[in-house]
Amino acid sequence: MTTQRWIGAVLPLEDPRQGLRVRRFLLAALVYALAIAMLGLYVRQGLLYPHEWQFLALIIVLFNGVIYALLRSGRNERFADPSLTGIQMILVCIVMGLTMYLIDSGRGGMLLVYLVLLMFGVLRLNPRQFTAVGGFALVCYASAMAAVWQQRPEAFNAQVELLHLAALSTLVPCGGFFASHVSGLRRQLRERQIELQRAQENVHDLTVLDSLTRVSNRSAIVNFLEQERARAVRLDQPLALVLVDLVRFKQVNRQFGHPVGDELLRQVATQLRKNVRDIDGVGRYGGEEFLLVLPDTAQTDATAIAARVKECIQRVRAASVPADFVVRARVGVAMFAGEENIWEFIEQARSAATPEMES
Ligand SMILES: Nc1nc2c(ncn2[C@@H]2O[C@H](COP(=O)(O)OP(=O)(O)OP(=O)(O)O)[C@@H](O)[C@H]2O)c(=O)[nH]1
Repeated sequence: MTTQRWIGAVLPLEDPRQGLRVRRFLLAALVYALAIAMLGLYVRQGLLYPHEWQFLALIIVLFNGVIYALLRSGRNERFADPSLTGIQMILVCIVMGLTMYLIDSGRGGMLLVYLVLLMFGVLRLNPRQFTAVGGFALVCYASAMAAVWQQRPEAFNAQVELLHLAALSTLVPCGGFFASHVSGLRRQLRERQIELQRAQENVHDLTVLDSLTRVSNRSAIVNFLEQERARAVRLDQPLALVLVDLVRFKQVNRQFGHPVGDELLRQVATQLRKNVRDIDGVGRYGGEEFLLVLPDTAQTDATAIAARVKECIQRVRAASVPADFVVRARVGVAMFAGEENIWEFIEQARSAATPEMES
């Protein structure tokens, strides 16, 4: 097996978010391994029985095995928090309580290792959740000590244990503070991501949309026509092209002013978009010239659309334009014959927009 395949077997490389969760889990598992090794030292020092060490190691392996299986199988996605941080923190508290109960002294050293594991919670939990987990850690520790005090008083040093408990209690609000800071950073990062996404969408709009009419710009509609031409050839489907040219638009501008001309162009574009399907392309090919690219459309349908479009354009109105003023358009329909390139195709549509078709 190559290194890449080994890594792929352990980490879900195909999903970066899952990969990050598993990586974080593996880091925590490493600290657990350290805890097992340290507990081995306790056995050597006679502070823990070998069978108790085996029991703790088994519990740790079991808990981590379950978490890893959940993460690796993707079942973690069914949980409210798919990173399973809260569950992992609760397991740390339980393992910590058990360990503290079983070892006879030197609990401070092991406490440090478990605190490192609890610190992982700072990365994912919000301050409230972290405080709840910290509170649970305190309860586990205090319960373990109460049990030692009752059952093996000789292994209980009240002064030291109170100091441990005090240290643990200090750490909970500190961890809560860090958790709040980290969750603030996470929120900021999310907001920046959303802003970045919006900016990317704007850039995309700027490159493909006509800024005045918000339909496709010239290069986008030409690209679309190219693609649809290729598809029509490949699938042997009909492809219709409608060219809409506003008549005497120069005069409209001169008579009512450029801003009114702009408004009329915007409204014409809106009418064009309304009259075709979502899969059809609508684009501004020139100043007052539009193209409708109609994939998989027969001639009769294309002609009907052209007639409808022409009628709708006549109904376009703008403020400060007399009510009896009618916007007129020449509309030409061309059907793709299978051989011509897109420029020839567009010319066919333009030629079809003959003066006698003027409305
Ligand atoms: N208001 C406005 N006018 C535009 C825009 N782009 C092009 N035009 C105008 O459209 C007019 C096009 O003029 P021509 O190509 O002579 O076309 P026409 O006046 O419609 O004449 P025919 O097509 O022959 O009927 C010009 O006056 C352009 O200034 C625009 O974005 N806004």
